[in-house]
Amino acid sequence: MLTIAMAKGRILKEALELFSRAGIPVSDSLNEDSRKLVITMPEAGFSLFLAKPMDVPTYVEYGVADLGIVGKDVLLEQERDVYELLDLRISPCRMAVAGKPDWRPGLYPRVATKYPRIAEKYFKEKGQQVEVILLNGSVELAPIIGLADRIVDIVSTGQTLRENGLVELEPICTVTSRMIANRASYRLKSEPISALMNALSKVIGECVRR
Ligand SMILES: Nc1ncnc2c1ncn2[C@@H]1O[C@H](COP(=O)(O)OP(=O)(O)OP(=O)(O)O)[C@@H](O)[C@H]1O
Ligand SMILES: O=P(O)(O)OC[C@H]1O[C@H](OP(=O)(O)OP(=O)(O)O)[C@H](O)[C@@H]1O
Repeated sequence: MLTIAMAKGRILKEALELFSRAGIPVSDSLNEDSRKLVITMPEAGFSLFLAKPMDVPTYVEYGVADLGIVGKDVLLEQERDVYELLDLRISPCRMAVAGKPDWRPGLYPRVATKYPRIAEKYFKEKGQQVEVILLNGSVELAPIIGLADRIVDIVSTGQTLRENGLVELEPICTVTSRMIANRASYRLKSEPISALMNALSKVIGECVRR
């Protein structure tokens, strides 16, 4: 039996749809009101651990989960020692720098973000010195109320930026959800992992990366 650490929230919903399309029988005990965190699916051959997105790579690196499903944004931020097996092409969005439309570069600008590593790396590569301030959500507040000059955050429809009078200034990267694997599990449980990858890649229309 495989164990899969699954990012709760929007990724879970889209991943379950993908499993269904691939003919994998998903449990109906997974309804929206449930507070259950471990969902066993014997017919599918795995158990799901429902985790905070930022924690998924940790469970997989430590081997308590064989596999994980999580956004590329989290993988870039966490830099955990795991294999990235497959782009599931679900929950697409992008990472960008945003701010007020009249933003002008200052001496030592502040950047607010849930993604400090991604932000540090991005500005370092551009040779720009910035102070990165970690926030845990509602990051768009920071430029409005004067905590930061710019933000680094996820943009999907652009609605949150628009409704808060902000604009996208620079794209950083595109983001989709990925299947990741623990390094030892990938060797020791190669058969069930390959079977799952093959079933999913058929419906994603992409070959499994080896
Ligand atoms: N509009 C979006 N906003 C945020 N994340 C998105 C969006 N679209 C797709 N994603 C993907 O979904 C993941 C986050 O899912 P979700 O928003 O459910 O969790 P979260 O709110 O970041 O988690 P937490 O509960 O830790 O605050 C991101 O890591 C990203 O890969
Ligand atoms: O471009 P949009 O479609 O508006 O989506 C982007 C917004 O969605 C996410 O926030 P989330 O809902 O996860 O809440 P958070 O601010 O608490 O992270 C993200 O951090 C942006 O704020």
